[in-house]
Amino acid sequence: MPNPVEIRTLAGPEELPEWLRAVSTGFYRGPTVTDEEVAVRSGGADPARTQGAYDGARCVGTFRTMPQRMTVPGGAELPVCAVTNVTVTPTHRRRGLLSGMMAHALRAARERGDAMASLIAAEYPIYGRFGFGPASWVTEWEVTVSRTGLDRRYAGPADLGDGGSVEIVDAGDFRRLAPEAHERFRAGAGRQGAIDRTDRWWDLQCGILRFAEPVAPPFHAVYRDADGTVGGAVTYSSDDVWRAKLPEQTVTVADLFATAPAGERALWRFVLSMDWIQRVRTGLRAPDDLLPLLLPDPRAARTLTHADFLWLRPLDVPRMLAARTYPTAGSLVLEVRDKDGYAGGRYRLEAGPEGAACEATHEEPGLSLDVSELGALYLGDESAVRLHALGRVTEERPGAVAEAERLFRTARRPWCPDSF
Ligand SMILES: CC(=O)SCCNC(=O)CCNC(=O)[C@H](O)C(C)(C)COP(=O)(O)OP(=O)(O)OC[C@H]1O[C@@H](n2cnc3c(N)ncnc32)[C@H](O)[C@@H]1OP(=O)(O)O
Repeated sequence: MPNPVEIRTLAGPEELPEWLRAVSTGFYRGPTVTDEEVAVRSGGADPARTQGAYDGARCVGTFRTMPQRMTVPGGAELPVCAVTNVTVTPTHRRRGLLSGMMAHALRAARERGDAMASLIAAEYPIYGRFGFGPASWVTEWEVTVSRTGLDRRYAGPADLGDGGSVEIVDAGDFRRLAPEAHERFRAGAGRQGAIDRTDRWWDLQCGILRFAEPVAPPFHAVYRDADGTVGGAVTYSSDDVWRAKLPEQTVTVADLFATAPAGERALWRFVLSMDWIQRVRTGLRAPDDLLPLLLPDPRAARTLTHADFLWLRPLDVPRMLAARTYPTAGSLVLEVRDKDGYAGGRYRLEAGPEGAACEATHEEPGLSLDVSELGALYLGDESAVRLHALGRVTEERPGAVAEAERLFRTARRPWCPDSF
């Protein structure tokens, strides 16, 4: 008979070293953590929102949440409970430890008033049972620069044609300039899925905080529009591969965002125009990123990865549905099933391009669906028609699926640029 395992919130920061050792074990990073790692990683964890599963004194399960602000279609933002550092030590798996920690976290999130919970799923089959649905997808491309058809005589940052410019800046200037541009980026109407970046996020990105010594620090550049306002930023690194005196370098983009398409085009153009660089890896982008079609030959961008990324778990349906905007006016009654009891019920949505209202109702539903399917539909990526074809939403009134399709889909696909 295995020992009983106790799931509890950490008493305080003094419990973080043992808890971080368990995270390291669960993620196969190593059986121990150094004092330096503990010092850096502890900074991200609020003990009051950190759970451990304890077999005696040994931590064998970990689960942490943090506050997150997420942009929804139309540009408003909602408070979200972001789930991270989920591990169960291999000796203690499939005994319900994740289920126990998830139940505590979702209850706390509902009580706090968070509209949804979010996570990046390590494996697809884990989180659907807890009411999460895949809400945004990502694509990573590798561009073979010589095949793009781009004019290699491009003269560099001053040659963008829109009065804008790209400037390579050091980490200190980037830390000062990029966060404010990112706040404007994520407040855009078509930025659904983008999340806020904390000071700690920027400190890690700029090497002010580090988990380990980098092989080579990354480069940072900003785009300035004709007025000099910073309207985008890129962080990238290069390897140093030569074969028989020929450069074979690959640039990897860690982050690239812009508040407007001109900046986005300029930053891609900059990254693709450097001497020596044979290939550019884009990092995980929205599947409808501008990049491939910026190239005279889009086939120069080969897809390396296409996968689900951000998963959402609705907790407060009226708040979620009223916060976003919709492409057209319309109304829909949804019957939402939630076996865990946080978000289930019947809701009437009055939707429109300028805003929406949503409240509980006793009217007959047009559509019934599981809470995880609502998570998948919410940011506009998933299709109600497709879910209906798969048998995952039920049309209770003729025409309701087509109405949901019209209302929920967005012109541009959602994108969460950050892993967490
Ligand atoms: C947001 C993030 O942090 S993502 C990172 C997730 N962590 C990892 O992938 C690290 C490696 N894996 C692990 O640490 C563990 O296996 C976990 C955390 C995924 C699962 O923890 P467990 O305590 O074993 O899960 P638990 O026992 O509560 O399982 C509940 C149900 O989910 C199922 N399940 C759990 N993990 C998986 C999986 N990886 N694939 C498929 N099903 C799974 C179980 O079979 C069980 O199903 P059942 O109720 O029908 O029997």
